Amino acid sequence: MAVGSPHGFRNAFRVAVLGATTAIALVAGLCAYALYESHKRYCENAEHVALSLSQSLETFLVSHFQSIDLALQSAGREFTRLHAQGRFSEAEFSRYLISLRERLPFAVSVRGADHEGMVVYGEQIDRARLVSQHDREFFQRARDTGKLTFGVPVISRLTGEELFPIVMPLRNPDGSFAGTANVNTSTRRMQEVFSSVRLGEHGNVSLLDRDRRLLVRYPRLEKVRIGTVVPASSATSEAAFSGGAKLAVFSSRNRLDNFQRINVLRRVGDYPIFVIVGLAEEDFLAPWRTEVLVVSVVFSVFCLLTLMFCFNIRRRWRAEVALQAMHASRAVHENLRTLLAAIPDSIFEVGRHGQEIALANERAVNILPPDIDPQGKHLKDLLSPEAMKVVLAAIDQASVRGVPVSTQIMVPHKDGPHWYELSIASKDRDNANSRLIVVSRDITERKQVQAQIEQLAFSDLLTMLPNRRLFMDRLRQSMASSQRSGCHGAVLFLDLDHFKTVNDTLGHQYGDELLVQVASRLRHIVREEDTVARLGGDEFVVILEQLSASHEEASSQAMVVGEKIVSKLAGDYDLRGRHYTNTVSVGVTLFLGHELTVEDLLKRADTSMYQAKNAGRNDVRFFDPATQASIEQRSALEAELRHAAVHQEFVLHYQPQLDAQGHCVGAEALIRWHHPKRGIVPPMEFIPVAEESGLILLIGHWVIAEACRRLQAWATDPTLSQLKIAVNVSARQFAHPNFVREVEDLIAYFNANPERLVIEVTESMLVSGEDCVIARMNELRDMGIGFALDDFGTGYSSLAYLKRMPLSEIKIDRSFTDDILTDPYDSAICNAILAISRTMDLRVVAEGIETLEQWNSLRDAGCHFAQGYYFARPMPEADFVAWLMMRNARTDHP
Ligand SMILES: Nc1nc2c(ncn2[C@@H]2O[C@H](COP(=O)(O)O[C@H]3[C@@H](O)[C@H](n4cnc5c(=O)[nH]c(N)nc54)O[C@@H]3COP(=O)(O)O)[C@@H](O)[C@H]2O)c(=O)[nH]1
Repeated sequence: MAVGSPHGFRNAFRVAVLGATTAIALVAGLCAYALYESHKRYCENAEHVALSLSQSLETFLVSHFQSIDLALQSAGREFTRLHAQGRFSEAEFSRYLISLRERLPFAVSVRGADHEGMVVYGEQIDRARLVSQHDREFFQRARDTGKLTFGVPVISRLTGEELFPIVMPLRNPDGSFAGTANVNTSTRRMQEVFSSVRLGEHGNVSLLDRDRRLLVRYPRLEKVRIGTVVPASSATSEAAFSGGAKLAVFSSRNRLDNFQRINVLRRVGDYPIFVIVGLAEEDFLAPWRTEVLVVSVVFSVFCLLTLMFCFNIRRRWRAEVALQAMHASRAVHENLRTLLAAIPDSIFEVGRHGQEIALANERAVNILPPDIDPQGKHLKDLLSPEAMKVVLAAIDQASVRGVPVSTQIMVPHKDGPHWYELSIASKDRDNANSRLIVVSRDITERKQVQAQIEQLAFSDLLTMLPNRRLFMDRLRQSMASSQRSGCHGAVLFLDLDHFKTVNDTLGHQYGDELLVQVASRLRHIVREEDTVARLGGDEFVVILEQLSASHEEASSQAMVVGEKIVSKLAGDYDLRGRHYTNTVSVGVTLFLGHELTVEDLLKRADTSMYQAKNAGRNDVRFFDPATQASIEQRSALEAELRHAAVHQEFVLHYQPQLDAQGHCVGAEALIRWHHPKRGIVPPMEFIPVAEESGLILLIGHWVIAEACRRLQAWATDPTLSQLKIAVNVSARQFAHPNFVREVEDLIAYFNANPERLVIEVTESMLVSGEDCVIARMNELRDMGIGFALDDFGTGYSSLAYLKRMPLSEIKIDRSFTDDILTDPYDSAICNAILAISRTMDLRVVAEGIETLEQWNSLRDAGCHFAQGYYFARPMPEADFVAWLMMRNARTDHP
């Protein structure tokens, strides 16, 4: 980061402050350490000086006291000797004492006293005016101890001078006390000696005796009397006084002059006298104090310079910050201006009541007419009362809650209504008169898209009709409206007939096209206010509203619409160039208010639609509870059938097919359902359900597989190997794109002979895509598989189909066989079929032969093959084989 940036400066300032603080602390530490060391040195030095001075003084004093001691000892000896020799005279002894004084430079006088203390010996003794020292403490102590005594200085009664007496007791030759000899030293002279020592201005020297009585002090303190007991200043000094130590160094503060001193106490030789040299800190630390002062000044200057340095950086940083803030503020302002200009929304300010509009960006206020300058105007003069109400409510909320509030308003424009989303925020929440910022966005397009999305959500995308969701909603509304008005409504449920076949055979795009066309027609059939919806697949519903209050009338009104729908939707459609004929089944149910739920209503309409389907399709049916029950039954059957398909509850029964000579040439495989509860269920009860539900694909596959398995099993048995098996295939199964592949795979898998397999087809298969069906038949025929046309004569029986389909045989339907003996028409039809098949070289199998007469009649007419109860009913495979064995064993078979 550049130092020139505010960040850079701020960091530099921080570093400087840190560095300065560290430097100051370091220098302070160094100074303190230096001063401490210096202080220690000065103290040690002072101690050395004091030691040395005390040493000198001790030397001096020892010498002085020894001189006096020796002089006094010799005076004592002279006194005793003179008395012993009988030569003693006061004059003689006085002269001797005077002679001693000359040997003692510091002695002021040498005198003597008799045993009563009268000073009678020494110089200048005036017998007329003798003084006594009997009351003096030093006299008494010398007398009592008999030893050399150092007295407390006293004022001389002879000279008036302060004298320090050192006293020796005098003894008679018999040893008795005879008086004292005194050497008196002038305290003044001693002070002069002490003053010669370099003690400094506030240093001192004191002389104390063993009892800590002050004997001499320099300098003299008026407040302190000579002879005062000086308190022990320290343990070391106390030890010295009590006789242990000869030397003590201690520091103490003198309570009288209040000076702190380093003291050295020494005992003067072996005498009970102590000299104390005290050097005052005031003196010996004076240079140190100067040093402290100098160091302090230097340190202060250093600190000052350092702080100035830091402040300089700080000042520069602040200046830089201010400069950059100014630049930033300018940039922000510029950005904001650009931003506001770039925002497609209108941004403006208003007062709490919508007054004094002020533009924030250069855009016109989009909610206002473009030809009006809104600056300074009031919103209420420019907006509709409804929009104003919405805006004021949002302003109030934004002001009270202090958070931006969004709202939407609609403003009429020349090109239609425009929608605006307003986001309103108070500039200063706490201020009741605060103005508000309004951001206004044109959301018309969004609204339109939203509407489209909603429409898509509620529409069926193929037909653009309302979807199931919207239908349910509309139905609820219709029921509510019916509840209010007392009028009936109706739900019509439509299902296109055979729509699945269109999808399966033509393809989904054709199916879709059909649905679109049906939807279009349907919309035109009903009134504008009625609802047409697609529920899904080919199911449509119509809600009819405002029918009669009378049930009968409403029924006939609904019936009219239902029939109109059936007739208008039925008929021809052009599906992308392909022609298709459509029919529709319609179920109708009425409703009045909320008697039934929406779901129940729909169920009823659906049920009645199935009723219409069951009645042959292309019809209208009203809801009937019996139909409902049968539909429920059917749906239960479907569920069971699904279970059966998965759990293989099916079995094939075989009905023999015989030739004119009565030989069995094959069998028709007919499915049976081994229902776990109902026993054997015939195909007519479940095949239609299987076809509608699509389960026929699964079941049909199983049938062909089972037939192939049988062919494979029979192939090795000479009795059975020549037999053909005919299987029934439903139109839906055959139309499945994989059908051919599946058959091929099954034949290959079971290694079945395809020439032994016959597929029974019906004419109805061709309805939904003749070309495709025929192409598939050809593919299968090419594999060797034969085709029988089942139920011939019951349908269209188009001869053109016969020509195009690769058939190997035709089956005459049971309905013709039944009455061949009694009904000349049926007989004629049978003859015609036989004639055609002869022409086209097709085998003919007569179905449903129940009597010998029927068979004889048909055989005589040229029919080659027969099948029917007369010969045998459909039976399980084992029974069939047994039947065949038995029949082959007989020679009298028909
Ligand atoms: N898609 C499939 N359809 C099948 C399959 N198996 C059977 N079916 C179809 O079911 C229909 C009814 O069959 P079913 O009940 O088995 O009846 C068959 C015969 O039992 C019956 N028949 C035969 N001879 C007589 C007789 O002398 N009298 C009499 N009253 N009925 C007789 O006819 C039915 C066979 O008809 P058809 O198929 O037309 O040859 C039926 O339509 C079957 O097609 C299957 O596996 N798949």
